[in-house]
Amino acid sequence: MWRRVASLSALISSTSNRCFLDQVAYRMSTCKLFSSEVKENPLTLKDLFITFVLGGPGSGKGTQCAKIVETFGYVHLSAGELLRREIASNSEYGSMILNTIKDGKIVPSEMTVRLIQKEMELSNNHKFLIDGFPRNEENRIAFETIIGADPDIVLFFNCPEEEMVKRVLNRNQGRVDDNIETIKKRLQVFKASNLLVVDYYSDKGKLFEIDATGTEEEIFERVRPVFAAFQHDQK
Ligand SMILES: Nc1ncnc2c1ncn2[C@@H]1O[C@H](COP(=O)(O)OP(=O)(O)OP(=O)(O)O)[C@@H](O)[C@H]1O
Ligand SMILES: Nc1ccn([C@@H]2O[C@H](COP(=O)(O)O)[C@@H](O)[C@H]2O)c(=O)n1
Ligand SMILES: [Mg+2]
Repeated sequence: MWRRVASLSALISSTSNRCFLDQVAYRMSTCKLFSSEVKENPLTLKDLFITFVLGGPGSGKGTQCAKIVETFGYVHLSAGELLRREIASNSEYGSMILNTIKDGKIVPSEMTVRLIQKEMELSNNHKFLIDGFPRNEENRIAFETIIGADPDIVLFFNCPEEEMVKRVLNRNQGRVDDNIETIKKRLQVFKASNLLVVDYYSDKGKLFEIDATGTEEEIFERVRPVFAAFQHDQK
């Protein structure tokens, strides 16, 4: 289905062939000052290593991100979690976000991108896992426009629908969207919108598709080599 998914061997050969200076030149060409705030050592876009983490509801994105953070020292930003925090903070947008989440739909992109941007600017790290984002083309374009950056790589956790439903219904974290009615809507949105974005990054050769079945540990052993291969690529 994902015709142009980058394989690990393609990744290794492309990273070893790609000259460091080419990468710097590419990043400089897309570079804007990351923050308008005056900091002593402001991060610029060329310093960042951005990974988008995609997959259906319950495919295990959050679980695997925790392992990547522990092993490779990334900052984990879950778009859904940032939106839930916004609701909990009694923001003026809280009820709109809550209703959207209950309905399994996608919150207007500028809101989500601004929340991600704020967290990135507050961080002293430069390696980010952006989990559950972009969920649709509007999300993707808003990130490119507001942040002025593209992801370096994109992970896609591919999991059978039945298994995703089982995992979500067993999650037990009190989420308003972990019920069968909302899960059905989220799965529809996933198929109608998220997969277009997956295809987009596949066509760009940035996609790493991970089989998200099996135990958490088995899945992480499929994820590990992707990040291990990129360790030397990061500033
Ligand atoms: N490989 C696995 N096998 C069984 N259960 C798993 C596995 N990985 C994660 N889980 C469990 O499945 C549930 C969903 O996982 P997780 O929250 O990581 O998914 P997610 O992709 O972040 O979902 P969402 O998009 O809804 O936030 C959690 O309760 C988690 O503990
Ligand atoms: N880019 C995003 C991400 C999430 N949402 C909304 O939050 C819900 C939960 O997201 P999880 O990643 O934690 O599953 C999701 O169903 C959306 O309603 C969003 O709007 N935009
Ligand atoms: Mg999650």
